Amino acid sequence: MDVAVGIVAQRGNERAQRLAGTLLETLERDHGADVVVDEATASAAAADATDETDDLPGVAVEEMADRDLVVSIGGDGTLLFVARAIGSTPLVGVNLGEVGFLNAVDPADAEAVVTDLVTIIEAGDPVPGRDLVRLEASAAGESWILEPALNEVLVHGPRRGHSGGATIEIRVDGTQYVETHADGVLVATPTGSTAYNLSEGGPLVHPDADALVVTGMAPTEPIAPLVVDQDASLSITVSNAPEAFVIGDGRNRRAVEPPVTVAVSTADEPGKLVGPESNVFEALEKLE
Ligand SMILES: NC(=O)c1ccc[n+]([C@@H]2O[C@H](COP(=O)([O-])OP(=O)(O)OC[C@H]3O[C@@H](n4cnc5c(N)ncnc54)[C@H](O)[C@@H]3O)[C@@H](O)[C@H]2O)c1
Ligand SMILES: Nc1ncnc2c1ncn2[C@@H]1O[C@H](COP(=O)(O)OP(=O)(O)OP(=O)(O)O)[C@@H](O)[C@H]1O
Repeated sequence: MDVAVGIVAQRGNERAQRLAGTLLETLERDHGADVVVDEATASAAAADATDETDDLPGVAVEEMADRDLVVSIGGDGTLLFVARAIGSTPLVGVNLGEVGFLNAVDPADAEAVVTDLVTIIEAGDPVPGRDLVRLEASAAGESWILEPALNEVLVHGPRRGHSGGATIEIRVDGTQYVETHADGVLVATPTGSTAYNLSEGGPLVHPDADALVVTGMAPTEPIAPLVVDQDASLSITVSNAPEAFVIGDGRNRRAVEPPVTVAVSTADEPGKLVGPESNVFEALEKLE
């Protein structure tokens, strides 16, 4: 079978775009793979006629959801952006970013890793990888459901900082944990525990732990970060503020009108990261 691959390179990053072109050429030549790149990369290549990535077939990232494999080349932000668009499609991240927690593959190894994955898919063998739990959120009385998030869902008042908070009540399976004034609260997955959660004083959650963590953001009375089961039903009520926001992975944002109760739970479909696994402890050293 012809393996269908999508490649997304970080917008504006020439090195990522060049690597996308090289990968496309190798996969087409050596595997007869059917390869497309994202529209921004295709336009950048077309604009630079002397570039080896001239005339790449470009599609919207959302259209890569039916591919056998999608490769993200960039930093964590680029991988989160791709993951949002493709749902549970197998995704591998090549790290050209500053931190690169989610991107386990060094650019020097990208060709070898991606061709190995394509060979495995061609053979119909199980692709090595991990399911990553994702979070979704909805607000009582509203019809939207926040697109699943790999890192965290944040619920906060009008803005961060002085006089920007709200009264926040957190309930777990219907039982009140705490009610206090705070900038907001975040619910993080193990994947997201190294991101915003960590800077708000939340704990690291090992990737193998089936847990979620609930961390207060600048509460007036300290809230102990709470570890809950991934099946827990979490509800966060925001009141005493003119407006509030529900935000997934820093990008998907919904405005809500307090008083409002936001339910956060795990999504049915996990994200699927394939290829080698990042060493979280090594990656943490980059943050210091
Ligand atoms: N104060 C903070 O620590 C802070 C602030 C904003 C966003 N973030 C994180 O960035 C993510 C993306 O938001 P954005 O697109 O607005 O910002 P962004 O893409 O600019 O990312 C912000 C930083 O968070 C890092 N990051 C992202 N996911 C990570 C993870 N799982 N583990 C460790 N570091 C990670 C990125 O490498 C980057 O350095 C959010 O999900 C949030 O967790 C963190
Ligand atoms: N190919 C692309 N097409 C469209 N938008 C893109 C593309 N690549 C990145 N983006 C946008 O840029 C954002 C991520 O870029 P960002 O500058 O945060 O870089 P990053 O991947 O986190 O790397 P770094 O670690 O260098 O910051 C995504 O959320 C998305 O909005």
